[in-house]
Amino acid sequence: MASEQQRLAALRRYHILDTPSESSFDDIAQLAAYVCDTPVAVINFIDDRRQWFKSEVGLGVRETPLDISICAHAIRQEGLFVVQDTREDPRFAGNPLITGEPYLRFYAGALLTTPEGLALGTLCVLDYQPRILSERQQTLLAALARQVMRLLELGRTNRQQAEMLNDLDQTREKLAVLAATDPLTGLANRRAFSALLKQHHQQLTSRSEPASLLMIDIDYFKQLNDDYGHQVGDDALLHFARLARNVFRATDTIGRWGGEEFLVLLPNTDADRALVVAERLRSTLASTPVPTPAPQPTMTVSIGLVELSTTRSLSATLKRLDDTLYQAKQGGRNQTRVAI
Ligand SMILES: Nc1nc2c(ncn2[C@@H]2O[C@H](COP(=O)(O)OP(=O)(O)OP(=O)(O)O)[C@@H](O)[C@H]2O)c(=O)[nH]1
Repeated sequence: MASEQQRLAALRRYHILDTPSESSFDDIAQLAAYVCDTPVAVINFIDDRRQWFKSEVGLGVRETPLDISICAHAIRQEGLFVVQDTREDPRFAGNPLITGEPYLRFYAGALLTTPEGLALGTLCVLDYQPRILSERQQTLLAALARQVMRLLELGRTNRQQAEMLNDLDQTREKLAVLAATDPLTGLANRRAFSALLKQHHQQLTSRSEPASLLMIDIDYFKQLNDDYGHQVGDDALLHFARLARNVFRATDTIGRWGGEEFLVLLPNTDADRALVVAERLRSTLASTPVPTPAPQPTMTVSIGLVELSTTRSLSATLKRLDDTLYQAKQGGRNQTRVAI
């Protein structure tokens, strides 16, 4: 025998309590009243302290306390619960719904039973005078109660499907982010950056604003790896990414182009302004040691800078940028060179 806690937990899983009226449930309540020829019909769920009505015909309330609930008795037994005359039944003698308004005299409730056999409530019909239900009416009332449960199951399935679709969307979004992200630094990876750069370059003609591109390469990174180990090398790359994120604006995109080479797209920025930002990054890096266990190495970067132009193809732009970076390396590193 299932416990009351199990029954209430099952009821909660349907998320039906305190939901608004729904015509599909109202139709069943109407049908129950019609089939049984009663003025009152209710789709009723027995909560922990109240009975709550998903749908009601002829009663005018949506819930009542549990201690005056006839349905609370109905769900404690098997099959249809019929009280032909409530005044004759000592269990309901003092019930205010019977002794006072609305003076209920007849009750018949068909159980709303889950597939696991837990009774959540009833589909019940009531009258203001004693009466009996025919076999046929009893059969139909039970059939309508099963339809209420089908609606509940349908609602639950729909909710589960919606949750699954939502999970799927979130997973898809996470995968899209992962596919576009460099796993070590969390920056845009080469593929994502290339796509963005291509798109931005294509839109240059329709934009009146300038845009600049930086190619940043860590100096003597092989030496740093050799001297301090690969792990410190990785820490240095992370350190670079963190500082770069602070220096550039949120509208700028930083991408890891290769091992220790990075590209930054600065929309709405001409070469003069881009140079100021590039130099800020360069000097910040040179004065901020990599936060690893001592000894903490300091690293420098060489930077090439080019302003995007509608008259220069993307590949030509990247070639020019690469050449400019090479000049910065040749010129002694730890410096920014602007393509002319
Ligand atoms: N720790 C670490 N090292 C990397 C990673 N990717 C590339 N590298 C290393 O970066 C180094 C790049 O070396 P080089 O291309 O010779 O450049 P460099 O030593 O920085 O010399 P210059 O650019 O001329 O100043 C190589 O030793 C790579 O193994 C990485 O993800 N983690």
